[in-house]
Amino acid sequence: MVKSLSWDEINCEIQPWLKEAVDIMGFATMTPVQASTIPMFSGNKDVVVESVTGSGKTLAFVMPILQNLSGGHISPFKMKRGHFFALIISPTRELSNQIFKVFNSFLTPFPEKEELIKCQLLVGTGASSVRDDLNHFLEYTPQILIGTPGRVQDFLKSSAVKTSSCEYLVLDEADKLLDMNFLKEVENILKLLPKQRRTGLFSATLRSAGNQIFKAGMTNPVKISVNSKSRNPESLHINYTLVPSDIKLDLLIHLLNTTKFKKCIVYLPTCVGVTYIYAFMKYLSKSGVLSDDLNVYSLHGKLQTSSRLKTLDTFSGTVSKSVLLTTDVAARGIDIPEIDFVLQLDPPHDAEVFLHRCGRTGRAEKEGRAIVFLNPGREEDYVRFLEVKNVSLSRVDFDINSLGQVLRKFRDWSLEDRARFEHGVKAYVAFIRYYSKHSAQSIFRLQNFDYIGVAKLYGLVRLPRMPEITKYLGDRTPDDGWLVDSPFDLDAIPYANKQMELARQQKIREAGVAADQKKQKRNQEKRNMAWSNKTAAKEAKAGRKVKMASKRKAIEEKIANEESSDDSDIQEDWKDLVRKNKKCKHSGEVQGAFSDL
Ligand SMILES: Nc1ncnc2c1ncn2[C@@H]1O[C@H](COP(=O)(O)OP(=O)(O)OP(=O)(O)O)[C@@H](O)[C@H]1O
Repeated sequence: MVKSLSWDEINCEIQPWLKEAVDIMGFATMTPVQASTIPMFSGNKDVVVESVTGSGKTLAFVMPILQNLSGGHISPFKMKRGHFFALIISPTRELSNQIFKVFNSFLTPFPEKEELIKCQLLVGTGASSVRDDLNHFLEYTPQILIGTPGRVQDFLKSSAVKTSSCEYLVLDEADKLLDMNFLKEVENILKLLPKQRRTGLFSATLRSAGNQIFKAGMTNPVKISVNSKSRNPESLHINYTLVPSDIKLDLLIHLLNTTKFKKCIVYLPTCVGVTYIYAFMKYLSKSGVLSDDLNVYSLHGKLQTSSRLKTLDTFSGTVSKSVLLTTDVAARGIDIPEIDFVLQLDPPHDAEVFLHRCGRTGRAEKEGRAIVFLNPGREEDYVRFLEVKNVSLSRVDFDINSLGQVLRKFRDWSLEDRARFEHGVKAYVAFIRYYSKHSAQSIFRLQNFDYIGVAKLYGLVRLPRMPEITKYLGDRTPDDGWLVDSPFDLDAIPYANKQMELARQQKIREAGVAADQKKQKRNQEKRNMAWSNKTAAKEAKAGRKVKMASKRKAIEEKIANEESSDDSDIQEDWKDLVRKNKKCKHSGEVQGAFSDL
């Protein structure tokens, strides 16, 4: 338990209305990261802040901005037309929206302040364009802008927006914003902002950004690191369990039915996986297999922004027991206090994301539990891999021997409708592609991937034709790829949608006619061909066959060579990581540019 610090003990001036606001929110004391950051960031310091998930970093930048805006020595309430005072960037629309709400939760109890201090959200939605954002900005004259990198960049490029009064820049989840996905946009934004400003970088995993943090253009930043021994909060209990791929869905349903929790997040690897499993869980709810008092929601990056925000709002607001199936789009920053259970069907690509996913629970000293499912065998090494990164997990076992019924139901459900069946194949293929991009490739290797178990997990009856399967499964592929005892005609699976089924039948008929015609033509040509030509055609065919065989052999050899060299690199990386960590532990220092500050 960390020592509580009263707001009166804070080492800087705080406007009385801000103290009243935190009082109204029920925050009697400051969290350690707030106690250390607010005085620095309210003054003239750039800050680089790393502190565990759920430790209150948002208030640590919201309060300094409001303090300075509302009566500090710097700025009047009202900005000149086209100017703004503070810019907060976050990687997702959900998180930007959440930060926007935190600002408003300070202002709403004070109507007189609410009229003077205004915030605007800048995120891409289908409903509004950058032009709409600009019109609103010029009319509403907000001093605080909060948004995602792409939209903010487009907005700032307009000549109607003047950046010279921007005093504050905050990069929330800064390591994510400075990685290669967002870096270009963030750099473009930085070029548009004045150099004389305060910059704050915030994240629970900032050290992973390494040298990149210096790209944020800070002068003499103060490093604030409020991590406990471990890199996750003490109130967060992280477990792993070993479960074969084809039992994962059964175990998931079993845990949702039998565990006591208020709200749970289930992380799945891909958007298509979320939509597929969500549809099946809705069916399980209807058919009584999943407790009917459990509300099921889904959220992923391919949904419209408005629907994403609405789902998150409903999930946050409901008082009923609920579960949200999602991808990493909801891994960082999302703050829903009632979440007390987090399940991961597979570990994420990145160990840092693992911490963020788990960190959706066990926030603000509330107890929370996270469980990650690992395949027995090689994936157990992930536990040691995380230990090296100061994240400790303890093992938990469930009686999985009696499970398996859900899997059978899943397959039957999938085969009822061709659309579902195709959805399953897509989800499987997407998962293999996802798996191949793991950063810990020495553990998560396509060579050891459970192709058959995962295919069963996605309700497949036959392995799809994929280069990965041909290459890595080879002889181990079941007969013709069938995963069921009695193979059947896959063409016989109908679409539930009548029109789609009619169109499919039509296509089958047309393909049949075309094939017949082609066959007839070929036979006719053969009959008409001179004897000498026939021999020449046969020889040419044999020649082509030999050429193809030698080409295939060369490609296979090349792949094999590349693979063995890749592997040793990865092994080297892994050994390096262990070596570096040991060295750092001895010298008491932590590696990375963040710690060099
Ligand atoms: N002083 C405080 N006392 C009690 N609760 C607080 C205090 N400050 C913030 N909180 C609450 O703590 C929770 C977590 O805060 P916040 O979302 O800012 O965490 P974070 O450190 O940004 O987490 P993450 O790294 O996951 O984004 C929120 O529900 C917030 O309302």
